[in-house]
Amino acid sequence: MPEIFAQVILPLPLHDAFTYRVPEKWQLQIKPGQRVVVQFGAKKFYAALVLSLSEDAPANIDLKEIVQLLDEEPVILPQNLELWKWMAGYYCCTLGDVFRAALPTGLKLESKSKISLTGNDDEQEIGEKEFRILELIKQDVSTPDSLQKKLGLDFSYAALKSLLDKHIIQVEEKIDAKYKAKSETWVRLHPDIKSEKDLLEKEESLQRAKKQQELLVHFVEKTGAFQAAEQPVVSKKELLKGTNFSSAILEGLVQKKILKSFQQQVSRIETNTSKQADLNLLNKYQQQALAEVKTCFDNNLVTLIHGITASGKTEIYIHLIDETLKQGKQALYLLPEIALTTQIVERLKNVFGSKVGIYHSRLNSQERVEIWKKVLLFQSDPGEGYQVVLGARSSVFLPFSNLGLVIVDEEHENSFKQFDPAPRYHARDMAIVLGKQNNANVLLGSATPSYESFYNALMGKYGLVSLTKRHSNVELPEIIVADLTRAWKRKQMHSVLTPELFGLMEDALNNREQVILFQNRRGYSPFIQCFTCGWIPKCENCDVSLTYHKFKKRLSCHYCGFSIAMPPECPECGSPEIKTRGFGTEKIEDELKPLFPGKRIDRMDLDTTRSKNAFGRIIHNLESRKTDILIGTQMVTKGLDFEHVSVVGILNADNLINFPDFRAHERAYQLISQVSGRAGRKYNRGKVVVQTSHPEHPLIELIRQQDYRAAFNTQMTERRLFKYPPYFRLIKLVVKHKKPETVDRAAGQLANLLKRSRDLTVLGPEFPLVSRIQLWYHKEIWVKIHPGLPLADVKRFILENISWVRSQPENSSCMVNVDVDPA
Ligand SMILES: Nc1ncnc2c1ncn2[C@@H]1O[C@H](COP(=O)(O)OP(=O)(O)OP(=O)(O)O)[C@@H](O)[C@H]1O
Ligand SMILES: [Zn+2]
Repeated sequence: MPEIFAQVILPLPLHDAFTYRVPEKWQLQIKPGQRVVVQFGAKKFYAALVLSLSEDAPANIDLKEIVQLLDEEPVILPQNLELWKWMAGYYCCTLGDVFRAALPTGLKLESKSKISLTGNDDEQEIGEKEFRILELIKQDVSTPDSLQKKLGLDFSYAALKSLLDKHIIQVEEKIDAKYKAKSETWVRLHPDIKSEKDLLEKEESLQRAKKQQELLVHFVEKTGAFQAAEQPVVSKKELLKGTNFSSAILEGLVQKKILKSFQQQVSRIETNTSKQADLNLLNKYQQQALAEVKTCFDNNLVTLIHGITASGKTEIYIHLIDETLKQGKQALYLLPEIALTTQIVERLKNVFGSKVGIYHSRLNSQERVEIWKKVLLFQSDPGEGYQVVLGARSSVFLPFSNLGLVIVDEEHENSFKQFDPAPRYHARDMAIVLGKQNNANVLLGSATPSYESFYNALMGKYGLVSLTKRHSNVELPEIIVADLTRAWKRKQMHSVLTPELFGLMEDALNNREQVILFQNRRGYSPFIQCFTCGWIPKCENCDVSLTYHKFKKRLSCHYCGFSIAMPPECPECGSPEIKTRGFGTEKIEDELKPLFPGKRIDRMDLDTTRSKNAFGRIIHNLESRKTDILIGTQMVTKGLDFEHVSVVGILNADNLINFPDFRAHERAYQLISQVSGRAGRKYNRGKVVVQTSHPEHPLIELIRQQDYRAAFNTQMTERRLFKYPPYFRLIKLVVKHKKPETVDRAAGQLANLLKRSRDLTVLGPEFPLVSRIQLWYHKEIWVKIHPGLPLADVKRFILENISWVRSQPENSSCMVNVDVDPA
C-alpha cells in the first residue's frame, strides 16, 4: 500500500496546516473532517482536524505519525471546510483560529498526558533525578506539568524519557471528548419471560416478596405488557415516579431475572411535539415581494428586502423556507443572538415542527453538539436530521450538506460581527460566501438596511425588494421631537421625561396600553462624582469611569467587570456628598415608580437578563400585559412584536448621534427607527417621542420624517468625501501592550511603515476612546483601501509589516489585532 499523509489543522494560532504520516492501520478509515491526536513540538499532544490527505510526502522533513484517530466518521464535511479557508484568508487569521471558533466546545478536545507505572522496575539502575520523579509518580503526581511544579529545577524531560525508555513508566495519552452522550436507565421484561403465562408464574413466585410483586404489577400496568402491541419498556425514572418503590426493590426483580435494566441514550434537546400549523396566507404586498425575491434568485442575485417594521418580513421568510424544504434542501435563518427570542422560535416551530434546530450561545455545550450532529445527520438520514436551523452568528459553521437558502434577518445589526477573538468575521458577509459556495439563495432583510448592503443593492450587485405597508395597514408611528434643554430651563421635566413624553405615557397607560422606553446605558448612573472635590472613581484596569449599580451598591467597570463597594465618603477629601451623574436604566426605573403609582415597570438590560430564563420572562410579562412600562437598552430594539405597545420614548437621542464613530449617524437612525417600530404594530397608529437637546440637528429631522433614503443619501456624501465604506474598505489594526511606551513605539513604527505605500490612506496611530482595557494599552491604526486595489496584496503588505514590527526585540510581546471591515 502506498503511504498516506494527512494535512491537519491544529487548534493554535498558526498559519499552516501540518503534515503527519498516517499509520497503516488507519489508511482505509481516515477521511478529511475527522479528528486525530497528533504530537506537536517536543511534548504536547493536540486533537487536530484532518484537512486533506495525499500520497506525497513533503520532501525535507522527518514526519511524525498520527497518534490516534478519534472519529469513525467526519464531524464536518469537506465543503464546510471551504468556508474556513475563505475566512482565514479574508480576515487575516489562521485556520487554527477558525477551527477554534467553528466547532462547538463539546467537539473540541483536551489533552492531558497522564503518566503511570508499568510495574516493571526489576533492578534497573536509575539516577537521582529519575528516582525523584518515580517517587512522585507513586504518589499520583501524574502529568509532566505537575511534576515540573513539584520538582522545579530538579525536573528534567531527559530523566522522564529515560524512565520511559527503560519501560518503568508509560504515558497514557488520555484525550477524551468532552461530549458524553447522556444516557438513562430503562427497564423491560427479562427475555426469558416470553408469554403471559411465564409472567404469571413469576408473579406467584414473589408471594414472599410483597413489594417486589407490587412493583411487577405496577410495571405491567404501566407498560401494558402482553396487552398492548408496543414494546413493554419504560424508563426507570418514569416507572418509579410518584410511587414508594425504591431502586433496591427494582434491583431485586432484576436479580431474579424477571426484569432487565439497560442504558439508553437520550437527547438533551427538548423534542417538540406541537402540531404543525399551516402557513399564513400572504397579503397582496407580501405576495408581490415574494415574487420579486424569487425573480432575483432566478438571476442568481443576493437579495435585500427592505421592509418597514411590522410589514411581515418574517412571513415571507417562512414561505421561502417552506419552498426550500419541499425541494429537499436545508435552510439557515440567521438572527442576532438577542433577537432569538421565544417569539420567533415558537413561530418557526409551529410551522416546521421537529425539522427545526435552534443554535445560539445560551445553549450548553452538550446541546450544541447535539444540534451539530443532527445537522450533519441530514446528509445520511434526511428524516431525522435538521433541515432548518434558526441560529445566531456561529451557525454559519454548522455542517450543512445540502443548503438551499440562507436568510439574514436584521442584517444591519453589528452584533453579527465578532469583535474578539479572531476570526473577526461578519456573519452576514459569511452567509453570502456560504451561499455562493453551496449554490444557495441568500436573502438579507431589514427595516433599516446597513448602508453597505443598501449601496450594493442600488449598484445592482444585490437584488432589491421593498415592502412599504404594515401588515395591519396601520401607519408607521408619528414621531414627536421633544426639546430637553427647553424643558429643563422651564422646569417642566418629570424626572427624565419631557412633558410631551410624560403626557403621552399617562394617556396610554390610562387606556391600558403599554410603553417602551429606550436608554442606551445600563446601571444606575454612568459615573459618580464627589460634590466637594470633583473626584470620579475609575477602573483599576481600564481607562473608564465606574458605573454605579444601586441594587448591588457597587461601582463596576463595563469593560472588565472590576467592581468595588460604593464608598460612604469621598476617599480623596472625605466629603460624604457623593452625587450620581447621568441616567442608566436602573435609575430610570427607580425614578419612574413614584411618577406612575400602581403601574408595573420592568427593565430589560444585560443586568436583568443574566439568568437563563429572565429574557423569556420579561417578554412573557409584556405579552400578557403584566408589564405596563418596559425600560431597556439596545435589547428592546430587536424584532420584538407586541400588539399593545402604543408609545415609545427615546430618552436621549444625543448620546447616540454624538458618538465618535463614522457609523454613528447610520446607527442612531437604525436604532431609533427600530425601537420606534415597536409602537402601534397592530391596532392604532403609535406615537414615538424622541428627546434631544438639539432638535435642530439635521439627523433628528430625517428621523422625524422617517426618510431612510434621505438619511442614507446625506451619509453617502460624507462617506465618499472622507473615504469610508462603502466607497473604501477599512482595516483596523490595534496594537496592544502592557507598557504605554511600547505601544507608542510599536504603533508608530507600524504606521510609518504602512504610510510608505502611496496607495493606502493610513490614519493614526491614536489612542481610542478607551485606551486601556484590562491592563493592556491600545493604540489604533486605520487603513483605508481604494476599491481598485488588489485586496489580497494589501493584506499581505500589512501582515508583513506587522511581523517585522513584532519581531523587533524592543517590541517583544506586543500584540497586533487585525480587524478587516471593522463594524
Ligand atoms: N400574512 C400574514 N398573516 C397573518 N399575520 C401576519 C401576516 N404578516 C404579518 N403578520 C403579523 O404581523 C406582525 C408583524 O410581522 P413581522 O414580525 O413578520 O414583521 P417584520 O417585518 O419582521 O417586523 P420587524 O422588522 O419590526 O421585526 C406579526 O405579528 C405577524 O404575525
Ligand atoms: Zn475595567
